[in-house]
Amino acid sequence: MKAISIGLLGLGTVGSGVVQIIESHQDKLMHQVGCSISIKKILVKDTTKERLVAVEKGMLTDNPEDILSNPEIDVVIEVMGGIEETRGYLIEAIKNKKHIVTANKDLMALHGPELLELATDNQCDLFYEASVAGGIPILRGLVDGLSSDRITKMMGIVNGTTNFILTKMSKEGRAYDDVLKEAQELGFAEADPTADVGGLDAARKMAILSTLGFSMNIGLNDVEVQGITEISEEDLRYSKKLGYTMKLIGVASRAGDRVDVSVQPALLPEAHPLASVNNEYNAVYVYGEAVGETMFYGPGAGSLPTATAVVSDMVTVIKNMRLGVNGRSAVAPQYPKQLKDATEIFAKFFIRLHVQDEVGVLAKITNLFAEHGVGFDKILQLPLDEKESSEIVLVTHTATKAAFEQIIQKLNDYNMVREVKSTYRVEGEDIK
Ligand SMILES: NC(=O)C1=CN([C@@H]2O[C@H](COP(=O)(O)OP(=O)(O)OC[C@H]3O[C@@H](n4cnc5c(N)ncnc54)[C@H](OP(=O)(O)O)[C@@H]3O)[C@@H](O)[C@H]2O)C=CC1
Ligand SMILES: N[C@@H](CC=O)C(=O)O
Ligand code: NA
Repeated sequence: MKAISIGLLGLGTVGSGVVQIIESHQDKLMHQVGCSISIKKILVKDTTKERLVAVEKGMLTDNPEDILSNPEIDVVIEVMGGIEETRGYLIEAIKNKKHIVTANKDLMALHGPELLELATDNQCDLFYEASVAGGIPILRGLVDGLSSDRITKMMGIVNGTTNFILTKMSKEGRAYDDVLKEAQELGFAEADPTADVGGLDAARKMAILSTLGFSMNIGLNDVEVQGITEISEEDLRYSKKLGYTMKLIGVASRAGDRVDVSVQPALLPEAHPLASVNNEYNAVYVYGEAVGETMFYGPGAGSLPTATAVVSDMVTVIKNMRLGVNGRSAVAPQYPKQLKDATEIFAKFFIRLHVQDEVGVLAKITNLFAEHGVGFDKILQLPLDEKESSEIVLVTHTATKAAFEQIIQKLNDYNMVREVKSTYRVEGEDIK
């Protein structure tokens, strides 16, 4: 087969890793695909900027047309980020019969179905393994490895930045801002880290995962999202005291034909396999009816790990070129989307509240929970420095989200409750 030419959109953290891997693994890559692979052009914003890897000056361009409409280029690797402009570039590239590999979850969570359909119509491949959990081959795991099973639950630590922050805060007592800065310096965080810490980056990944895992078109708006910015030192201290670890968790579960997908900080029992996933590492726990429990673990962010997934997708594209089967592997979702309502979503809940320290407070609170059919697994009451106040921390037994929301609303209305300080889901104590 003729030598394959690549056009690279972006030469930042991930793009530099892609250049490094294509150069340093050339022998292995040639052996796999049976031809040589070379990067022809690289699109960047600023062609004069100093780069993390050495590239010939003439290779850099700030004109996208040097790649998108360049007849020499076979495969476009998109590692520049962004949504609307990037969508336009990929549409043009596909119309020009170029295969696409992207690491862009922002784009795939919003416009994935449209781009995949266009690629199929043009006999082009579009692969996006790096978009979820960086170097972990989780999309391949779902689409190929578990294709014969029916997935009922996925639970993932899918954002490296927030996992890095929570690990350093809870294990080393470091301050949030300080650790976020380090995550930015290490290249884990997005250019604007708001999407990382606000949970949106994880929500995009969960939308992609659940679309593939449940074979249903799950969009970003179907994912309930809460980030890590409101987590206090007290919450971290209490979760430890009660035997839990706080993680930003994506949860996707299916009961019958109905699903729910959410991202939130949640408490996991210390013995749960996801509780020991630390720093920028990611892991996705997948439960399939036939296979049972599986877990995919590895680096979720960073230059070389993410680039590994990108270059592996490129290898698949070139193998498909050799076999003449490009554009035939994307499978459209099989089922119509059906989302659960709050009466169908079950979890245990952690609640921390400040109350007036007076006779009968605890009894009134326990009665309220009992009225909604919700029992307690754990309960602590401690005096506060503040006059005549105490703090109550409790973990419920499994309850519906609807019952939990009604209880919180009523607690907020009680005079004796000064403030509901925080609430979290407790995950991973029952499987499936
Ligand atoms: N970093 C990570 O660990 C991971 C990142 N991703 C995803 O990979 C993608 C790239 O991330 P990352 O490498 O960290 O990003 P960086 O910000 O490090 O790099 C982006 C690159 O794209 C170029 N670029 C950006 N916008 C434009 C534009 N409008 N026109 C031309 N060039 C442009 C930049 O040029 P210049 O250098 O001149 O500024 C830069 O080289 C994103 O979609 C991200 O979400 C996915 C998994 C992990
Ligand atoms: N900012 C992301 C990068 C990978 O997707 C993260 O922190 O996980
Ligand atoms: Na991946």
